[in-house]
Amino acid sequence: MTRPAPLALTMGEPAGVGPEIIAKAWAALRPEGPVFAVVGDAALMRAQGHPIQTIPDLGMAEDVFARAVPVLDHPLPAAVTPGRPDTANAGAIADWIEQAVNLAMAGEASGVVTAPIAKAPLYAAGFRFPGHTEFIAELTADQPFAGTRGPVMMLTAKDLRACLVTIHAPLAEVPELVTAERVIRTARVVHEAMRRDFGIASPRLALAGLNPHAGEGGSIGLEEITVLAPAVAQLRGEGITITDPLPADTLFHDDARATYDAVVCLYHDQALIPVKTLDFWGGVNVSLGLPVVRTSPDHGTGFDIAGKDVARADSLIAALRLAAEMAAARALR
Ligand SMILES: NC(=O)c1ccc[n+]([C@@H]2O[C@H](COP(=O)([O-])OP(=O)(O)OC[C@H]3O[C@@H](n4cnc5c(N)ncnc54)[C@H](O)[C@@H]3O)[C@@H](O)[C@H]2O)c1
Ligand SMILES: N[C@H](C(=O)O)[C@H](O)COP(=O)(O)O
Repeated sequence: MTRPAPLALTMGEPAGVGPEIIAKAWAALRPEGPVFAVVGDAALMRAQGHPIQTIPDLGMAEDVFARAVPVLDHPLPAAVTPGRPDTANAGAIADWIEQAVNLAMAGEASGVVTAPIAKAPLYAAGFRFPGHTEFIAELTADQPFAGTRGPVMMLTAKDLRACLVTIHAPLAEVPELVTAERVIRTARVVHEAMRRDFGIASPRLALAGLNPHAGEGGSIGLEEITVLAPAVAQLRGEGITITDPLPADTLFHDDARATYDAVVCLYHDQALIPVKTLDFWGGVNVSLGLPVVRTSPDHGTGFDIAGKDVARADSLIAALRLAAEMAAARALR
């Protein structure tokens, strides 16, 4: 049986916790894998005292992984001060993501895992995407993909998979953005991803309502009646198992979570608060509906603790393991 290709792990914001959690993840995964190679700045990892070895290509990753962190070296232009991002490095950070995605599209990497980036400094340097999710969707737009194309952001922790109809939208804009078309496309992507990436043959989807008490029959808002119900009818007509729009406040307790495989949420915090509350340290951010597997830790750059060697690698380890599992599920199809 051929061994899976290594994962490509981007370093993320170099002034954040990325370099140190990468070293900690490697120490934890070194015995059993999954094997990964870092796309980033080797000198920075070395300067922080992490055991690294540069490699010319991913083919060398497995041999090196047993004794050091394999690094595909793409040096930064500007010096790094932990906790203080420099917009001069924004281009390199974006290039690392592109390099990793290209390796996955070429089949040299089995998937992409991205250490956290900080959005504000990238935006200041002209980065025109809301985050990794949309950037990777753009990078893979011309890559063949059988099924409904995303991207759909999913956060997962323990038995909860929470998927987003809208992502980094101001709350005031959410009601207008939650259209039947967006709900239908999101649910199609989620349904197909549960089958393709998670091996769930007959996915059960739940749908969160927008308003308190899911609109209380129209007395606390009409979106459940005018937008969500027609979307549900269309999806059920396509054979997708999905609930009526349900009150979000009773969707996430233990017994409720047992009734579905994934929940479609309508806005960022409706999905991320329960996931990060359930297991902040083990949560994983997953991009669904793309030609490449991509996961990321559920946390950010941790500028307040970067460089202090206190950052936990749990979420990155979970992201690496989940990416390997998803890649294996895809390889079986
Ligand atoms: N996957 C990603 O790329 C990703 C995810 C979330 C946020 N972000 C970005 O990160 C930046 C900072 O975001 P934020 O401050 O909202 O969230 P954050 O997750 O960076 O920090 C929130 C709190 O959690 C702590 N924390 C974070 N990671 C930790 C770890 N591994 N170990 C121990 N403690 C940890 C931090 O010290 C901080 O107190 C923003 O620019 C945001 O957009 C990126
Ligand atoms: N909302 C995401 C989270 O909290 O994990 C985060 O902003 C990352 O988004 P991208 O993966 O699109 O960069």
